[in-house]
Amino acid sequence: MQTKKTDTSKSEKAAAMAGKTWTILKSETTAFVIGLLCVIFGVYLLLAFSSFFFTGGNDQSILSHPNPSELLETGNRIQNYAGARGAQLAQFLINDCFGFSAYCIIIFLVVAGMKLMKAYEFRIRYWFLGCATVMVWLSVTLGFAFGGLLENSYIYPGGLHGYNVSLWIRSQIGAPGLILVLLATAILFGVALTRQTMGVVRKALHPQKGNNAAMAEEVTPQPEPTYRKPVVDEPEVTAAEDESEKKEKKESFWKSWTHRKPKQKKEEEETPQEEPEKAAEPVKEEPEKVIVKEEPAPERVIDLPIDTEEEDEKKHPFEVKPALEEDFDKEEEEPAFEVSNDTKEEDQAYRGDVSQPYNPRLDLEFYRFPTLDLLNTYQNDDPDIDMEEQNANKNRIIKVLRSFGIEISSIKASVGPTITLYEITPAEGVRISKIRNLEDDIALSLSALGIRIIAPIPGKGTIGIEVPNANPHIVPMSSILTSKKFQETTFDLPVALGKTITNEVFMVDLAKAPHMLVAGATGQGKSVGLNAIVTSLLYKKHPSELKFVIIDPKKVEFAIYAPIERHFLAKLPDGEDAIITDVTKVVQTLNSLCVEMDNRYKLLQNAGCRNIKEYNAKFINRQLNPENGHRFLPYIVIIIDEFGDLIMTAGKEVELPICRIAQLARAVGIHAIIATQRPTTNIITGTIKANFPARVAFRVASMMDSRTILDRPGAQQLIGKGDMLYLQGNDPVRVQCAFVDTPEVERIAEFIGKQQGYPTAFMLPEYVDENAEPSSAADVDMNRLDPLFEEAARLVIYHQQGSTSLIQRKFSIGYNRAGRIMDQLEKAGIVGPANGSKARDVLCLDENDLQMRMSSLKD
Ligand SMILES: Nc1ncnc2c1ncn2[C@@H]1O[C@H](COP(=O)(O)OP(=O)(O)OP(=O)(O)O)[C@@H](O)[C@H]1O
Repeated sequence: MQTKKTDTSKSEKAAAMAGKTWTILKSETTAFVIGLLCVIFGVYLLLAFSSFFFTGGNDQSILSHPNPSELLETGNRIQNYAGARGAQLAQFLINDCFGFSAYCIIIFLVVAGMKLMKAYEFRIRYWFLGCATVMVWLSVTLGFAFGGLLENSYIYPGGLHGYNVSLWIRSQIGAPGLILVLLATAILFGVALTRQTMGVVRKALHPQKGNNAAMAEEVTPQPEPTYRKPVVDEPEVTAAEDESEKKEKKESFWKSWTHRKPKQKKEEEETPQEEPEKAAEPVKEEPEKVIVKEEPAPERVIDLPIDTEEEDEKKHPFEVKPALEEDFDKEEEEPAFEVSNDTKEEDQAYRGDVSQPYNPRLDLEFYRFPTLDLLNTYQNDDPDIDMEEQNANKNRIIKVLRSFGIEISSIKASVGPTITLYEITPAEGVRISKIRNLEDDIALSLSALGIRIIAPIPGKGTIGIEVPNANPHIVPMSSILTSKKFQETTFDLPVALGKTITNEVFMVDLAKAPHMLVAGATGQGKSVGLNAIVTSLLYKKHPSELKFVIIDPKKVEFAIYAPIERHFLAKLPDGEDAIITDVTKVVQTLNSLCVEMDNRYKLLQNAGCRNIKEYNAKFINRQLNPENGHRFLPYIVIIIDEFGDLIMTAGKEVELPICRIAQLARAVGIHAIIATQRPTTNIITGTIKANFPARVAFRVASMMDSRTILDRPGAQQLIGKGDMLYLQGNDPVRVQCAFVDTPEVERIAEFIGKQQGYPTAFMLPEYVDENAEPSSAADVDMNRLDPLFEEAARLVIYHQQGSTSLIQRKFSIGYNRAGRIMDQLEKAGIVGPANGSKARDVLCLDENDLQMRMSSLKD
């Protein structure tokens, strides 16, 4: 009896405790805290997932042979931004479970968290069902779509779940059956989401019926989301409708919008509306982020057999390869520049002859692009692979690695023009970090010049060893320019640099780069590289679309481009040579380019355009009035060779305008390429580096130089003769620069130079140096009279007014030049000395008087 009593009191106590706990759990504070944790966890997962796409390759190798104690260590080499746990979660949820659709988990966590925190009202059941359905469906779809296509990637777009489920369904009902199942489930889900889906399906099956059905549905007063809000004074209300009916109708309408109230629960279940739709949206977009490389690179890849080891390389069913262009097309951040959208009134109103768009090429309409036969062709363009050499290298690599206790499971060689990349998959249990630590020893043991170890190859769990070929082959410029990739490029400023290690043509869009830094010790291929850049642009651009400003302190390298002055070169109004070799002229030219940049910005602002492309498109469509100063803007590419010499002699005077241009000029189509032999930090300063995101490194003398140019070692190990590393973004790409010889460039320049050109080179605006000493009539050089001198003299005599601004206006020249002409007029005795703010006196009376003075000047 006593025991029974004790038992009862115990169970009562337990019940009371449970009730208390339940109350606490149900309390608002607890819900808020749990909600907050859900949101925070969601954000953490987002970080882990997103980082996984960049760091997963590296982390996978560590996670696939887990050593729990190592993971707990601080130096665990995990690169995921969310740490080791984040990497594990991402690896598990993305690869081992649902692929990209694992993002649905994040969406649901955030939604649930928001709901618990009472920040937003969500119908959590629908979100759960919606997210779960989309996640499973998308995972299977991606598993099916990418299962066979992508191999050897570390990302499984549909996850193992998607892949296995799709495989199983396929085995049961075949691929067409699986497609039908996926289609049917998508439609069913759509119908559950909104009844409008039915209309869409009907319309797809029978367009006419679909319309009718939709119309019929519209007249039926149902609480559909598409139902239009009834207007109070709607005339259709018939007399037969009594007040209660009206009320019911209004209520049913509002129920469809305010479906969160409990009394509308039933209706909600019938018509799950826009919220689950929102849930589906982000995940539906996922596959678009995956870029499947349709045309594999023309790799010359050999799988080299390993005698002693069994190939146990796991064949990954998926591969997510970023297309090459994608890497280099990345939009750089726009410089801070504000352009208001308020197009000037006169421009808005302006509509030229719209039927006939402006053709910038019309001035030189018979211009012929350089032909490919101007370039040299070489016999051994695509040479055979020397299997003996390949096998010898393979055996050496295996032997060296084995001597360090590293076993490998497979080795693959990609034979490039000058380098072969051996891609090694380490045997199970070998950590990549171990190989990385032994990098120097391995390089020493392989002891060939130019060995570079990439551990791991970015995006893969493998290690790369680059070994120079015994018989390197040059990459002729002709082979690049004739390639389909170059011929069909849509880049604005296509720069063909050469071929990658996998024999793929390597191209960059300079318009997006947007400025390039080239470095390399003397004789390593810098000048050839610059010529390759110029040549590829010359083969693609019309003289009206592109101008070069060439700065060549060495005075010899670029003289070969002199013949194209009236087609492609830009210079200062009073500049004699278009190829600038004099340091003072360099400073003036760079400042003048800054003026051009400012002028262009003003034009863009007046036109309400954000960049040169939009602006030129508007101009071509005759939406911009040339009378308001608008003109077609060619791209300007500034090439500066021996930048180091310039900085040494002119210092800040050169650095400041360069930095200004680099910071701002991208949007207005001005791009700079600077080259130096000495990539030291006093030449390539922090500001320069920050503003030149694209870097080209030929072989440099030391590791320090490599660090200065690429922020990492590597360029000191290149083999020279055009072997280079191109960096834009994260990882450098090894490229064999295309070879274009001086006679080839000469032939191209001559071909262009012989054709009809513009009357002069492209005139850059005049730059007025505010700090320069005003010239006095005493030091005016009368032996170098301005070409406009005589005409200006006639003008002032005709107007009897010695005004600089008059000359400036009438001849559309800068103040500086007009001032110089006025000084010459004064020295010739045609006008009197400066007269304060008033115009000068004109001392010459008429034309005859002028003729006499002119003939005495010429004597
Ligand atoms: N892409 C290439 N392919 C094959 N050989 C090349 C390549 N680039 C350069 N070379 C070889 O290297 C030599 C030197 O190249 P280049 O004149 O471009 O060097 P550089 O770096 O400009 O030297 P410097 O700074 O002294 O002018 C060339 O004459 C050529 O023989």
